[in-house]
Amino acid sequence: MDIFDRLKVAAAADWAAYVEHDFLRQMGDGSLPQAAFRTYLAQDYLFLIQFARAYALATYKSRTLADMRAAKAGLSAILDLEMDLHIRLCGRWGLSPADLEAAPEHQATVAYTRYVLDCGQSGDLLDLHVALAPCVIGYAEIGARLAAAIGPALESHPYREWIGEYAGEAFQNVARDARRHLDELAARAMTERRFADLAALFGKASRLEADFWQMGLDGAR
Ligand SMILES: Cc1ncc(CO)c(N)n1
Repeated sequence: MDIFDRLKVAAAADWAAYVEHDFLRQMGDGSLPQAAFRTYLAQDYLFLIQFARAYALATYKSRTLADMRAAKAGLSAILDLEMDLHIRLCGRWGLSPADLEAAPEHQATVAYTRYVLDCGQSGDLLDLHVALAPCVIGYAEIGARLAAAIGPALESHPYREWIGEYAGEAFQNVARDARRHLDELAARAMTERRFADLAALFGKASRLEADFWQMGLDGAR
């Protein structure tokens, strides 16, 4: 078991609340109201701006070039890959990148992003990467699972672009590298005494991910 699997097992209930959230069930069967998806995606753009800062913080907290390169890969995945999806989809609804940036942050966005930034500021690089793990590695898992469950019907699925982005090769590769890096970092920096604290941190980040889906659902009410 790598460290990511160990964290998932240790925080199993929080992890399940995140990856089996109603938002994803509805997205998978296509019944997710578009208003929920729009609320989610516009907030996710603001979320990604803060996560880009978290990866910049990871660069700062790095003492080796290998750690800096891993942080740079995370930053680049956000700025050069993920955000294109948000800009393209939101653009169709008449929202420019400037509109998206100017929108107020929802509490769920503030809570999750500032929690992760604080983990990085008050802790070390391993704390920060554990706080980031449900995000990049989690979305790759969610995307792959949805794509596999939908199969060839994905071609005409209402959420095919979002699912295709996270199930796609580029994002899967970023997540695979992030997972490998997390494992190396844990091998270097983790003591067994520390594991419970990291698992608590991972569980909290997973709960904040679940709250983020819920914010989307509540936006459609
Ligand atoms: C809330 C959230 N978690 C994870 C990701 C994956 O980067 C994302 N875009 N948004």
